[in-house]
Amino acid sequence: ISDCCTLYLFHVFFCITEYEGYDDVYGHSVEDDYSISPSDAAYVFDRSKAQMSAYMAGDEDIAEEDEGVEDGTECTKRRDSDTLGLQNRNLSEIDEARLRSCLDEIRNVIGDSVSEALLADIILANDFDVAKSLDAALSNAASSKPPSKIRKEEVPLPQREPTARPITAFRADESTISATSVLPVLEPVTISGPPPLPIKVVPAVAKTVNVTKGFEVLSVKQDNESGEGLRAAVLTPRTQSPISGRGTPSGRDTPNMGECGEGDGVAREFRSRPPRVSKEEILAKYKNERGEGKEHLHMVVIGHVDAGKSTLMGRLLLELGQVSKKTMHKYEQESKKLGKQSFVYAWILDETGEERSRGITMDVGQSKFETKSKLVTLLDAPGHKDFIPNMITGATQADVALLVVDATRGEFETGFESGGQTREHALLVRSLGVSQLGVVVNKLDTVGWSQERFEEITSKLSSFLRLAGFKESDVTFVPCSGLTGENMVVKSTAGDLTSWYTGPCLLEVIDGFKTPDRPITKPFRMSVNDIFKGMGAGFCVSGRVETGMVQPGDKVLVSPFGETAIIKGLTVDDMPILTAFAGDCISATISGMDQQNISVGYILCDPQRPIPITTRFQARLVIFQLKVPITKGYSVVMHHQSLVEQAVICKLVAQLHKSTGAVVKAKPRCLTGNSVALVELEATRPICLELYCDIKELGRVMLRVGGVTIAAGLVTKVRWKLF
Ligand SMILES: Nc1nc2c(ncn2[C@@H]2O[C@H](COP(=O)(O)OP(=O)(O)OP(=O)(O)O)[C@@H](O)[C@H]2O)c(=O)[nH]1
Repeated sequence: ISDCCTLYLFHVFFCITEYEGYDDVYGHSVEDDYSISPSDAAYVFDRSKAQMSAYMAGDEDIAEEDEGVEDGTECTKRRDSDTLGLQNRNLSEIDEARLRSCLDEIRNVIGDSVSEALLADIILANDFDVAKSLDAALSNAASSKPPSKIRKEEVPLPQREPTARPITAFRADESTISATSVLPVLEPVTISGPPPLPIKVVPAVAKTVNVTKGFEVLSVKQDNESGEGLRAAVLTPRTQSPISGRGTPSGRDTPNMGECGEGDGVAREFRSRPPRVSKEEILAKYKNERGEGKEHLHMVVIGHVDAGKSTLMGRLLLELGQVSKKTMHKYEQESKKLGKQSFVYAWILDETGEERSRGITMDVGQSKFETKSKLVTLLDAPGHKDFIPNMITGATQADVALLVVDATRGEFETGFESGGQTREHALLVRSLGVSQLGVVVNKLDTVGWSQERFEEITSKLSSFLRLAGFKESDVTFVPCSGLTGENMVVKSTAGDLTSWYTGPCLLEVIDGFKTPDRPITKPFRMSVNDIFKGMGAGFCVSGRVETGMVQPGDKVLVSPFGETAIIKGLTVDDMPILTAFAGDCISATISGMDQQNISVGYILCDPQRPIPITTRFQARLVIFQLKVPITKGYSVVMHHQSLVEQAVICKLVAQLHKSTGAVVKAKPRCLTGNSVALVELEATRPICLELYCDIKELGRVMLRVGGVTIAAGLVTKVRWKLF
């Protein structure tokens, strides 16, 4: 079955927790079937070059498992005829094939919210007409009770048990803060059963996995009581194994999983050192420096190529007075000369010559504007599938997202169907932790501001987004036209729209987003998005402060390289700041280390409480559509924040029940699409990761193969790698 279960899985997974020749055509700049770009091609796995040693070396406990495999058919993706009731339908072979094909198409859109047999009835009643059947199926799905609600009522929360092992004081002293309130301190816990997701009470027959919320630590010999042995080990790398990051060969010295825990005391003591600045001081500082101002929000704008994202945002900036008349006049003249007048507003954000001449966004465009209560940093992501890695970089910095869809007949459908970026972008931002979404039904001018079209689109998207893990209350639909500026900054007065729409305009939707909690009292972590030469001494790195705070003069550990550096200065939008807090996207001037030793994807962290470094970790994956089932040795491109690293799935720990999280099969031979599983991954080079339960922002990974996202995962165990 195609994506069918994918959406449902997402729902479950997140419950708790172009080119020339188109100048005159509005809404088109790209041929959708454009082949893979060189950048994506670089990510495509080449088996001949893969680091198979990760699981061939024989020093890991990766013995083949026969258990439960009868004839190998478990890996064959085949729809069970019984669920379709084919025996009773008397279909010819051709009709049966048509039925299956229609089913796949429809599943691509609605997921598995409607049963196979009912879908088959609908398709046959509509004489294999996919569009009609889809509408009928969507009505059916919409009228049925949303799975989230069903689960909410039926599924008790995971049972927390008393701590079986001591947990790091690091967890005990963490807390998060919103602009207005301080959240309660998290209690250290060890839980039985898969941790962060909706966990139903496990049936008597089901096995459970014990997952410890806390860091797993390698065996390590402590030099002295203060844990200097470990610190020395972490801080003085390069002696044994090169580090993840560009230009360094791979190295392996990962000890066996079984050795975890021996050095726990050392690591705990080490990680749990009291912060230099107390929690109270941090909170007071935050209140003092940020208390008065507007809340700051980072908003990424996503959607299928040519949905009108840059035009919409360019127009918004213009209407808000962020672009001078002189600049706009210049853009009008220049775009006209190039025959690209329809892209004039997009030029406000698409600043490079190549983006403007091709009429597509390639890198994330950035700008700022204010609403009544918020200061918004706008991140305009590229829509073309070739630039998904850039889109991911933009999305990792975002608190909320605007999903833009093209209402033009046929265009919405192209973006929404399998292979379109509407779906992939929505799934990606959700798996990166974005939970609030504004959906802009754009270009409604092309369909005469049709209410019917608006409702058709919102109904299809609502079902999809709900199943993708967005709560209905966190999604707002707004009809707009970026080109005409209708219903953007002020409520529309156009009769065609006001006759049926009384909701908020786009600016009100943005103003209504809630500012997420800022984990400012957790240990400092900042992921590096860019490195560049600054004005004075040293060099600059830019990125988002994920947790904690940092100030000029602070020493930071550059991980996984392991060198310490000094923060000389901090800026936000070229303006110097005294302190950077979690949630800020900053540039930091750094001295005390060689620029060559830092790469995009590295993490700057608190040297007293460093981020775990590892090559091997365990993750709980939601697996999307797959062409080839995952087996041991399956090679993937892993995205973690801005890091892109080759990795191998080296152990299939268990296949989990999609809803309950209970183990349905331990050590499966393979994993098919649309499933949930616990796996171990081995990165080619050491990387920095956090457990999802400790620091969500750094505990998520995304796996891609051949330019397609195949899975999203939460880190459940990390093996510290020592150097
Ligand atoms: N009729 C109409 N055309 C629009 C509207 N918004 C954008 N367009 C046209 O759609 C085309 C693509 O617009 P862009 O803003 O470049 O689209 P995009 O989503 O930013 O494209 P990428 O970033 O490359 O994915 C341009 O020709 C715009 O003029 C609209 O509201 N109505």
